[in-house]
Amino acid sequence: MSRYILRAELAPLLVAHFLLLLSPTQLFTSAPALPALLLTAFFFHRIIRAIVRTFKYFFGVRFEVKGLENFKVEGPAIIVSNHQSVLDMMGLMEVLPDNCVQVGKKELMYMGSVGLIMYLGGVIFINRKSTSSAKMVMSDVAKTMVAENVKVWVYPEGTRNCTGDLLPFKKGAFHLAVQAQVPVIPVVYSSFTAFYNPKTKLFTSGKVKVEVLPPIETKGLTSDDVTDLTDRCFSTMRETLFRLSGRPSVTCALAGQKAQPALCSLLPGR
Ligand SMILES: CCCCCCCCCCCCCC(=O)SCCNC(=O)CCNC(=O)[C@H](O)C(C)(C)COP(=O)(O)OP(=O)(O)OC[C@H]1O[C@@H](n2cnc3c(N)ncnc32)[C@H](O)[C@@H]1OP(=O)(O)O
Ligand SMILES: CCCCCCCC/C=C\CCCCCCCC(=O)OC[C@@H](O)COP(=O)(O)O
Repeated sequence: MSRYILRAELAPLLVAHFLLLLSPTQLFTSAPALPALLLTAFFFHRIIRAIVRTFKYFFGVRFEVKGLENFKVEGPAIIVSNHQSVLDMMGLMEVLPDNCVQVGKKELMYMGSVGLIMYLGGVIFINRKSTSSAKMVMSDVAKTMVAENVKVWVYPEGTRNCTGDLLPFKKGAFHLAVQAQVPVIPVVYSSFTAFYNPKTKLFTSGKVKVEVLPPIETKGLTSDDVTDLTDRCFSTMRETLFRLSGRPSVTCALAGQKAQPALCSLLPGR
């Protein structure tokens, strides 16, 4: 069991946290339930995954998933996906493999009970305001994920983006993959724009197409190859995003471009 996932053994903390929110009478009457609740420590990930998977029924969101077999790589891997909104948490849990933790901004840890759930679930918190500390955390992860056979899920855009396109990718995930010499598995969610737009307060029921793409190997790559790896991954994911979202292909505009931010600014709709 990994050092990250081991945090679930602290799940009784979560239970105590909820009990402390109850009145003394409720606390007394709920005390016999404590041993049962302690069992959550052993099934923590599965319980949270199962609970979050039910949210789609309340929100009227359907997921159509393809390529789950691509997660079946031996050993650890870096999973990268597009990040549109908090609704991604439903999409995450829909496909989340076992022994997989996410990289998140450290502010999420202070979101009360949800922050505690994330902490117990093994989320790797980084300080986006300090590049050096984020890099230090990530290089520590490069060592431990291999030693403990953990997959790490990173949102390489680094922030939510609900424009129907991708933001230029930050390179942390790809440095991590090269340092750990593990494959990168891209996951793409189709655009939510048809049914969700926070600016116009649009939120109706809708369908999200999800595709887990084949792993991209990094064996033998060095830090000099990170930019190329990032660009390749970006192009593949952008092409897939457009295909899944029913937008025209971007291949002709991509031809010959190397650096993805420049590439982004050349493309229509940016
Ligand atoms: C089941 C129970 C579970 C419960 C809960 C589950 C839900 C949880 C859900 C959680 C949802 C959470 C959702 C969320 O919270 S999403 C927000 C948090 N996630 C991220 O930000 C991840 C993506 N960000 C990055 O990868 C950034 O690059 C970082 C943060 C690392 C630095 O960003 P920053 O903006 O500060 O700098 P920069 O990107 O301009 O890079 C500067 C330079 O450094 C180089 N560099 C970068 N990295 C490394 C490295 N490792 N080793 C060596 N070098 C590295 C890089 O190449 C560049 O150099 P050059 O190329 O220009 O020369
Ligand atoms: C026993 C109780 C059961 C309750 C079950 C509830 C389980 C919920 C657990 C985990 C879900 C985590 C939800 C919150 C995650 C929020 C992720 C998010 O979208 O953060 C924003 C961040 O990416 C980027 O921030 P910015 O766009 O830069 O600002």
